[in-house]
Amino acid sequence: MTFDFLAPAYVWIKALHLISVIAWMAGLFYLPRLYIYHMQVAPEDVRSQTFKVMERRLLKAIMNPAMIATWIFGLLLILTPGVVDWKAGWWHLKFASVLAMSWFHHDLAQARKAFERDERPRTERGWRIMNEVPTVLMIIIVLMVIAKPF
Ligand code: HEM
Repeated sequence: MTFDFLAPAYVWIKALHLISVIAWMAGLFYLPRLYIYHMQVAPEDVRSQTFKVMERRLLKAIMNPAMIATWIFGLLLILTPGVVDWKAGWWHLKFASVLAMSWFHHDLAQARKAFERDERPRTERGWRIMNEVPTVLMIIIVLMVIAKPF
């Protein structure tokens, strides 16, 4: 099956890919930060309810649709003839980092359900460490797709 029809749309698909990436990353940076603040209030505190609403809306209204859109436009780019050189090492490291980013999203979604049940998944220090994960992955991904060092 040929996907030649995607070639004229390449720049538009790439633009939509990056718009979705930005929205997804905004949530991936902010949700662990909300969890750090949420850890600092007791379950019976009224502020805990406010955090639950903020976390649910951020995940469901922004992060889930943005992740799905990033994947759809990213996969369309893969299918566009001549875009991905499968022999290049950078592509494999980008793809591994994207899988890790998706795992991180899944982990945050599981934690949101736990916070909703008034549980406290991880320690505050654990969330501070987790908070750095998307930054490191984002730096790796951008260096790979832009500099293509190997
Ligand atoms: C979710 C799965 C993803 C897939 C399948 C995917 C796939 C792709 C593909 C095939 C390209 C075109 C590469 C080229 O034109 O040389 C691309 C471009 C790009 N991707 Fe992704 N990507 C994904 C997620 C991400 C994420 C999470 C980020 C950033 C954190 C990202 C950042 C970029 C950037 C900056 C470009 C533009 C590179 C250029 O200017 O050529 N992508 N992506």
